[in-house]
Amino acid sequence: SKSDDGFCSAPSITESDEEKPKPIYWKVTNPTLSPSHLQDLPGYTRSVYKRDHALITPESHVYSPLPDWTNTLGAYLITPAMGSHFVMYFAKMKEMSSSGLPPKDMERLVFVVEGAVTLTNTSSSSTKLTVDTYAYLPPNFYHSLDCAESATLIVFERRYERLGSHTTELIVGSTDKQPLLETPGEVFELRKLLPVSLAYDFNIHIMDFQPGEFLNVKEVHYNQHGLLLLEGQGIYRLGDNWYPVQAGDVIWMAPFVPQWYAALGKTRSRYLLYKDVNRNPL
Ligand SMILES: NC(=O)N[C@H](N)C(=O)O
Ligand SMILES: [Mn+2]
Repeated sequence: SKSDDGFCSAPSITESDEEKPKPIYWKVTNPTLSPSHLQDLPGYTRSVYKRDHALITPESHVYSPLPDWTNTLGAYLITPAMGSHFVMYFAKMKEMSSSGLPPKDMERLVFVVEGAVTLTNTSSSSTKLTVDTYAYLPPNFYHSLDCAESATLIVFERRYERLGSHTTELIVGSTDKQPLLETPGEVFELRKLLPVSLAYDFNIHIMDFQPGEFLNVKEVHYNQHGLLLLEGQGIYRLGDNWYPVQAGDVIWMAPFVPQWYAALGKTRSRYLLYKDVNRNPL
């Protein structure tokens, strides 16, 4: 209900804001603490960079034209300079934009956070990728992502690590069509975007927590992570640091960094998580 005293009341959300449901993942590109909300605070950022983890928050995302792409700005979030064996970046595609190919022997996964792109490759006809849809492109696999209006993608690329004669193939899917997997001892809901077969040297987990739910295991493992918080808010523990996080935040987790999450607020938390798998760490 509208506050009728008109003064001393916190700025309430107007009826129209409440009526119009926002598209899924809307907060990633419209975070509560967006750059515009922080610009009056000189020198302040929520971002942190340490040896075994980093919190990269929206006011720190620095965009520049992506080499080899057309009409696309990229913000590299995680790169081998941090210690990762992968790159994670936002690709902001504008009208009449198109992707460039990754370097030789590099595999790529793109996930649509906003807008739509069309994926074409040599063989199959073109496929439209909308929000919550993704594509895995094997190494040295010709393809083009074309955008007529605008789109925001989160992109992972890394050198494909061969294992015997296994090969990977083009995969196109959407989160809501992936089955929920068993999570013994944990309460979060888990989907994986790639097959778990040995050919694939990483996976992308989509993890959902209801408010108040948290990771049971305070994990420490050899795998590394690149995380994008798609929805919600909570507290991320990384090593001995506890960070309030919200949709739009990105986290780098080096191997063995103690990690833990608790979801807070009124809406579910959903995060997208890169995790290397199926390969000997030696
Ligand atoms: N920090 C995480 O959410 N880690 C995942 N549960 C994982 O490593 O599978
Ligand atoms: Mn983990």
